[in-house]
Amino acid sequence: MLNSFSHWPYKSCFSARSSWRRFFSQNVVPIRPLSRSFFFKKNYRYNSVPFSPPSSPDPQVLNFLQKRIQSAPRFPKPSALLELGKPRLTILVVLTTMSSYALAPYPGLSFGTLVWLTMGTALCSVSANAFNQCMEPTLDCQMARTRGRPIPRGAVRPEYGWLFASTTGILGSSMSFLVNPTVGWLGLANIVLYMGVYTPLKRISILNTWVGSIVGALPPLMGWAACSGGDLSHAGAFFTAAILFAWQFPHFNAFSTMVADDYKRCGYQMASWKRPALNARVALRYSLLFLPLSYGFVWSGIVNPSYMVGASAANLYLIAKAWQFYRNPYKTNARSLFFASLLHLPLIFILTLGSHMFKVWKDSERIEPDNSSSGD
Ligand SMILES: CC(C)=CCC/C(C)=C/CC/C(C)=C/COP(=O)(O)OP(=O)(O)O
Repeated sequence: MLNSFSHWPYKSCFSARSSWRRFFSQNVVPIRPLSRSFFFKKNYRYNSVPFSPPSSPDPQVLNFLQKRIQSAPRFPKPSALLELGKPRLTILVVLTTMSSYALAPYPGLSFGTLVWLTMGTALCSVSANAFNQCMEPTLDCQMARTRGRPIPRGAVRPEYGWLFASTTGILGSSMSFLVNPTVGWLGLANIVLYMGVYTPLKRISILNTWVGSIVGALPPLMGWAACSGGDLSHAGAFFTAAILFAWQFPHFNAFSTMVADDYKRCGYQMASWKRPALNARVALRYSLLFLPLSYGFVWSGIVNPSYMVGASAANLYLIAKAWQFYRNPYKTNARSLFFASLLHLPLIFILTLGSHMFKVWKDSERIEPDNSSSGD
């Protein structure tokens, strides 16, 4: 009895220490803090730590890729080079930029500015996408979805890819600078953000999705800045970019769940396979954000309050799909949220542009009789 009593403080100390050790090793910190092992994957628990170092590519994959690259034609076809720019994504980026240009309530829309803006944005986007593909051929060739891209399928040698990406980047940002310096800097910064931060971050941290969403949100700011002469202080600029930022979470988190196995196999650090519950929660959270963001367009005077009827219907449709996905974050619900997001964005843009044009027309009608009466 005495014996066991004399031991109890020791025992409790020991068990407290071991439970702390267990807690830390299971949840946050590697067993040897601040040692070299801190940076290695084996001491991390994926479920609790969003950071892990990129894994080195499989030698078999490297061999396969090398053979493909060696058999690539000496001079690539222009169509293969264009594919490097992800044309469908680039068209979407240009459309969001042009829509934002049309929404900005500033006088003196100019055809010349619109042409430079469109070409500048398109070339910047082509450049960013080409850099992205030049940086990831070892990963692209491991996924069914990306295996057919020009570099992994052996249609373009990486050196031509780099050359193409740099040339389009220089041309695109120069054209954007011709519109005005704000547009130029935004275009250039977006290329750097996509290739220099987002692309490497995909293999390091689940935070990549937030950075990727900033990349998607900057083109509307370019459109706005082109119309306003570089002024981004109007609340409408914020709401246009915020809509694009928020949209990417239901869209991308759902997509990422659909291809989660591929992402996991290649070592892409995606919330869809590392933290599926968080992934679905974030998709729902940003879908809900559409309600206040849409009202932001009314509040900032871009559209009339009647806009909220159509916008709320579109937003509630997306929210319903995001809620289903949140309750059951499985592939079937992810697919249905993904398609809902594909429908939702054009719907919101068409509604916003339509309501804006209607408002401009109504406002001009209200002003015109005043002008004629003052002329009399
Ligand atoms: C003006 C300008 C520079 C615009 C850039 C627009 C742009 C490139 C947007 C991309 C948005 C994005 C995060 C896509 C996913 O890339 P991903 O690498 O995850 O896609 P992947 O897996 O298909 O390669």
